[in-house]
Amino acid sequence: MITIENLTKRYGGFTAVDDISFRVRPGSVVGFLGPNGAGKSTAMRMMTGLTPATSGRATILGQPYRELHNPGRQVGVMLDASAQHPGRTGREVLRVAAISVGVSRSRVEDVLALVGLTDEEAGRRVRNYSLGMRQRLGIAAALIGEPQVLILDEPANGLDPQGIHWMRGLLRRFADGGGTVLLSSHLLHEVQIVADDLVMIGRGRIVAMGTKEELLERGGTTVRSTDDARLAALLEAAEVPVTRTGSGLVVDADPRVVGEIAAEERMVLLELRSGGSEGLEEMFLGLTAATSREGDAA
Ligand SMILES: Nc1ncnc2c1ncn2[C@@H]1O[C@H](COP(=O)(O)OP(=O)(O)OP(=O)(O)O)[C@@H](O)[C@H]1O
Repeated sequence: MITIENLTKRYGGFTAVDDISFRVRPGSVVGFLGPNGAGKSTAMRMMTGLTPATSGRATILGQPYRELHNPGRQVGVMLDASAQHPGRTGREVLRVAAISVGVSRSRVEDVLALVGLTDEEAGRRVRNYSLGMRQRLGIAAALIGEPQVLILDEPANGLDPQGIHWMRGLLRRFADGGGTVLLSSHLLHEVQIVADDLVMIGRGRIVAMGTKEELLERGGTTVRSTDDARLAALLEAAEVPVTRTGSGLVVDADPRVVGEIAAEERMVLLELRSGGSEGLEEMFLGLTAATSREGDAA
């Protein structure tokens, strides 16, 4: 549904996006992750024809975005939620969007309901919207043409925890209905729950990608016991690398190995699982630390 092949963007001597390739399958949600300045927005702008690629290509539903027959009805895009006209009401913004993509006015009320903006909120001017309301409006505008594909840049930005929960549900249902979703974030936990696959970038390059399960496995084993200090010592004595986290240990070994070492010493485990958010978070930070542009300034 979305195919990115060797996509590259250079600004003068600076390479913002460096030879990235990946696919987003129909019925799946792909999280496009990277620290600030990694090149996510630039890549999404190239995918949606807003910035020409220096080399490589991006196709959606088999075509470059600009060659799609009716892009508004095929691809829903939200790149900058604050780009909406501040003097218009939310409802007006969506009516203009409905006309431009060629859907009936009744669709405006449908998408308002879908994103949970009330009648009163829809009648307010966008300049008086909170960041979370702007995100909901941006998602409504992306959905208005009943597209098969969604490309959303940092859609969770500014949403409160309930808003993030709501958005996950919306994107999951969209993908479960056969839709294709690519969403970016600089926060792993925002996308980890909803994404099927993850593509991690740093300094314009892909540093890791795969299904969430594959990446979770690479994130090691998370274990908690009634005596983590003793367990850590036992694992280290067995030459198994251990990292202490706030809520237990992340171990660079198979869960079975960890379980067997604990069993030999009759230790009580409270938790034993492959990867886990701590492992993936550490991997994400580790993979991107070396490539974080922000790190340059520090
Ligand atoms: N028009 C441009 N001219 C020169 N450099 C640019 C231009 N647009 C983006 N860049 C640079 O390309 C790099 C990638 O920026 P981009 O906005 O794609 O990152 P991002 O991953 O979306 O980051 P963030 O999470 O901060 O939005 C940055 O260093 C940015 O300064």
